[in-house]
Parts: sequence; C-alpha cells; structure tokens
Amino acid sequence: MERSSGRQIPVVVLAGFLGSGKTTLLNHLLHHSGGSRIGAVVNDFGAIEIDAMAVAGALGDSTLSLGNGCLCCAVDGSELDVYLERLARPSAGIDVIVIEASGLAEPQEIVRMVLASEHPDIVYGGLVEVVDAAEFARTRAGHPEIDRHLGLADLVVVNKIDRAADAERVLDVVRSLVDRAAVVPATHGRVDPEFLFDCRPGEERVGQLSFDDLPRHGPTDAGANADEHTGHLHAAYDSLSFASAAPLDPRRLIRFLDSRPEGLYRIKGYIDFGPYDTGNRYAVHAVGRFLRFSPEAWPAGAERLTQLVLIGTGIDAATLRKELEACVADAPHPDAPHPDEQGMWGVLRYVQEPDDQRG
Ligand SMILES: Nc1nc2c(ncn2[C@@H]2O[C@H](COP(=O)(O)OP(=O)(O)OP(=O)(O)O)[C@@H](O)[C@H]2O)c(=O)[nH]1
Repeated sequence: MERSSGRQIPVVVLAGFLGSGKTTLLNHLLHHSGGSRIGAVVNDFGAIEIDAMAVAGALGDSTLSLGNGCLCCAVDGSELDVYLERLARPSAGIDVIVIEASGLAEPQEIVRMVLASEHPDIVYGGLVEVVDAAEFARTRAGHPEIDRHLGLADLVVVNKIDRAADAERVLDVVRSLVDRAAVVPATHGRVDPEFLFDCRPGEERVGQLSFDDLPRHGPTDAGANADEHTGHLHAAYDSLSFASAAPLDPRRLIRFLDSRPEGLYRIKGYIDFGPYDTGNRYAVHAVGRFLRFSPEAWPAGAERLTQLVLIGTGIDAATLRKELEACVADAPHPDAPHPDEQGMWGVLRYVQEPDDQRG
C-alpha cells in the first residue's frame, strides 16, 4: 500500500454519450488549466485509441490510455488503480486527474472504482456529464438511461449550444433531471476549469455522491457475471476499427459517408488522403447525421495511416469493413497525372472554419 504524500488529488470522472464533446472539453481543460497540472486517463470504446490521440499532450506521461472496451466492464478497478497510482506519484506533480469515460460507459461504475481506490492521496472529485444539446432529444428517446446518468452528476455541461435549435428547452429539461448538479451551457466544451476542479468531496460539499449512494448496476463484485452488463448502454452497440496504410480516395469515402446506415451513430479517426493533401491528415467526426472534417498538419514523424473507429447499433461490421476497404485509393500509376483538385471538394464541404473551433 502506498504511503501518503499528504496531498489530495481529486479524480474527476468525465462522462457523456457518444460524441457529446468529452474529448473537446478535456482538451479545453488541458489548455486552460491555469497552472494546475492535469493528469488524464482516456478510455476508448474502440480498439484504436482515437481519443487518446486527440488529447493534447497524449504523448506525454500525464495522459494514459485505457483502450478497447468500456472501463465500466472491468470486473474490478485494479487496472484503473495502477493508472491512478502512476499519475499520483509525487514526481508526476499532478494536481488533478480527469478520467474521460468512453461514450457508452456506465458512469456510476467508474465512480465506484475511484471511490474504491486505496491510494491514500486519491479523492473522488465528482462526476461531470457532457450533453450534446443538438442531439439531446434523440439520445434520450433512444437511451432512457441517460436520465439516470444525469441524476448522478455533480456538474452537467450542456455542450454544442451553437448547434441546438432550442437550447433553452434542453437546459430546462436537463435541470429537471439533475438531482443536485450545476447545469452549465457551453460551446466546444469551453467551461471555466474551476467548475471541475471545485467538484471536490472531503470538503463537505453538499450532496456529493458517496459510495453508498450509488445504485448497484453491473458487476463490480469479484466473481460477478459479465452478462449482468445487459442493461449498460454499450450492450446494444458494436464497434469496428479500421486501419489502412494506403491512402483513401476522397470521392469514395464521401460516397460511403453520405450513404452510411442510420444505426452508425459515431465515426471518429484520422484519414490520409495521400497525394490529395500530403501535408495534412483529416480528423473526421460523425455524430448522428452530423459530419465534420478538420485538416491538421501531420505530427512530425507520424506514420501515414488512416485509422477509424465506427460505433453503432444494428450495424453490419463485415459489410462496413468491405465498404471502407473499397474506399482505399487504387495504387497510382507511375505516369498518372497529379490528383485533380475537385477530388477533395466533397470533403471540403464538411470542413469547418478554424475560428469556430477555437477552444
Ligand atoms: N458545433 C459544435 N461541435 C462540437 C462542440 N463540441 C464538440 N464538437 C464536435 O463534436 C464532435 C465530437 O466531439 P468529441 O469531443 O470527440 O466527443 P466525445 O464525447 O469525446 O466522443 P466519444 O469519445 O466518441 O464519445 C467533434 O467533431 C467536435 O469538434 C460544440 O460545442 N459545437
């Protein structure tokens, strides 16, 4: 058992449905931490760790990735404990830890794991739920569990206010669902970090969840059966990871994306369009029917790869994989002319002005 260094490091759990803006919010915090050093644990649902790649400083030692599957499905919290221990080492100099849960995680399971941590310097720092204001009604209709998640939160960030047709109504509904949480509207996850770092228990914060308050949901007891996860959000979802060393053809990819099946709710990753843009990779995000590409310079030394994670319900992974394979560009003929400019037009329709993205 670790000896206490006498410091208290709050661990904040950042949860919210697929694509609601958790990674965007985490990046905002990392850039606006006001001198606090934030350690991040990122839990990806898919086998390729797209979120970890998207988090600023992912290559540093203060961001750890717990990939491939919901953390809430771990039978006990020992894996998480190892990560928390690494971040809580005095030499890491970390003041606060944020765990970004996968978009399909059961937040109370992760809260429970943090509360169960035996590390003497770790204290539970609260549950932050991110809501996509533009998709809220649809998400709730499909996933009534969301109401329960909001009821457990200490802070709800109602994000994507810029895209919500009826933001006030969404805020009212969220307020009616929370128990004790503060409800904060936001765009691109821009919230005052103080909101999060203040969510600390152990300082008589009224209403903070305690271990006993948490409804039992799923197996965290040793020996429990994995089938008990059927009530979890992710039970109905499948994910597919796709990687290609050969560049994708932009026209083929747009055709694929424009005809993507209804159940394919979330796509995220990075695309290499090879000769169509040799300087940039294209981050892609689809959330519901929303689609966005963001060109960004290839990081120095990065392998030129396309890496995608697709998450959906009722999707046919084998067919989607074949369709993606068909998006790979044909090997160029040595005498082939330079790629035509128009090839990228379909992609550029979905590129947002950088001004709108600034966090
Ligand atoms: N218009 C708009 N887009 C946003 C906002 N916040 C995030 N986005 C975009 O929404 C998409 C998903 O954001 P992420 O931060 O990756 O969402 P996430 O919750 O981490 O996604 P998962 O890990 O897949 O659950 C990205 O394209 C973001 O740029 C916002 O306030 N407004």
